[in-house]
Amino acid sequence: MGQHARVGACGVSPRPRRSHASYDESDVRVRPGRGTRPRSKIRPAHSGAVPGMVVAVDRGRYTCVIGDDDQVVTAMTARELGRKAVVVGDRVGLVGDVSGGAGTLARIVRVHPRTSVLRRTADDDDDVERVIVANASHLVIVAAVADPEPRPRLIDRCLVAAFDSGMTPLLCVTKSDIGDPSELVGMYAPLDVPTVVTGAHDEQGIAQLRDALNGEISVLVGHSGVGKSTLVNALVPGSDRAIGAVNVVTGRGRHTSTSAVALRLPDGGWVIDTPGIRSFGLAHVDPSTFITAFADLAAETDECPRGCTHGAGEPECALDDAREAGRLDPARIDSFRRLLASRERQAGD
Ligand SMILES: Nc1nc2c(ncn2[C@@H]2O[C@H](COP(=O)(O)OP(=O)(O)OP(=O)(O)O)[C@@H](O)[C@H]2O)c(=O)[nH]1
Ligand SMILES: [Zn+2]
Repeated sequence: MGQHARVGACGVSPRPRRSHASYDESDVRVRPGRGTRPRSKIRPAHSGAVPGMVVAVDRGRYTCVIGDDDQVVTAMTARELGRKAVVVGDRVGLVGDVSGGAGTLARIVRVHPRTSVLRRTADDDDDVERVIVANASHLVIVAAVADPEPRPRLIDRCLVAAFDSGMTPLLCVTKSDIGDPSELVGMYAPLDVPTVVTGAHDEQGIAQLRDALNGEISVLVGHSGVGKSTLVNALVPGSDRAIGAVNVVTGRGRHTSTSAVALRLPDGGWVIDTPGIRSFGLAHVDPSTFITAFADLAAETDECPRGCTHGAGEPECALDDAREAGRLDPARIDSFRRLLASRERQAGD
């Protein structure tokens, strides 16, 4: 079984709910007909639904591509899909006018089961979780060496989200032309997370990234201004993603990308650019699984007493021994424990 088998194993959730990873025909509510007269002519149309993929979503309008030549079709969701979110990356069935002609509107009547779901909550005590992207295999966590400053705790949160969703993480450190990437790269080296360094006029870095993403469906996430759109423009010539200047005062980008967009890579696969994020809430992830995303720390926890959460208050946690022996970077333990504490506070509220 591949990594995708982990999808849906998102652990304890604060309220019962159905897996988002299981949309299929049986989810479509069909009212029982009164008498013998068929109430709906929708069913026969479904069998002729054209397969497509959602590449952009904007205010209830879904841009989909169909066929080998990526014919672009604008669609709305059919009423029988209910309030279910349809997101970028979803594989859908379309009926109605799928010609893609100006002013035409097709209908999405089916959302195929998802192989992965990238979710976040706005912050850790927000129980409204948003599905950002469906069916992606790789999560590219983009962080700049400087301008804006790297935020390791945001990187750690994205790593947790990657493991939770069964996506393969990749760290992309950008702007190596304006700073030394070695500290950030070194910090994540013990995790064995594939890492690529890019910078202005660095053809080699982009080539490495292109190789890593070739044939895959990859999502770029990161703080606003780290250079995601710049990467997309380099990976997909002619894609023309708007690039925003980083505000020199706040170091923040101008949030030039407003929603996720999927673009086809020239040699196969897709890259999905997402708007810059400031936080990556993990209210939907079981805190006991956080350690999985900290492989460097997890390797040291064999000697922990049974039931050790590895949190700051644990009396005999092996992470403390490893720190004292100099085997672990205190900043890494700190980052993990802060993440854990942010969730414990929530649970204690
Ligand atoms: N020096 C340098 N500047 C870069 C590099 N990559 C991007 N930039 C600049 O950083 C700024 C932000 O780049 P974007 O690509 O818009 O960043 P983004 O991550 O897409 O930002 P949002 O759309 O807000 O999420 C722009 O001024 C880019 O020209 C790089 O490798 N080196
Ligand atoms: Zn422990």
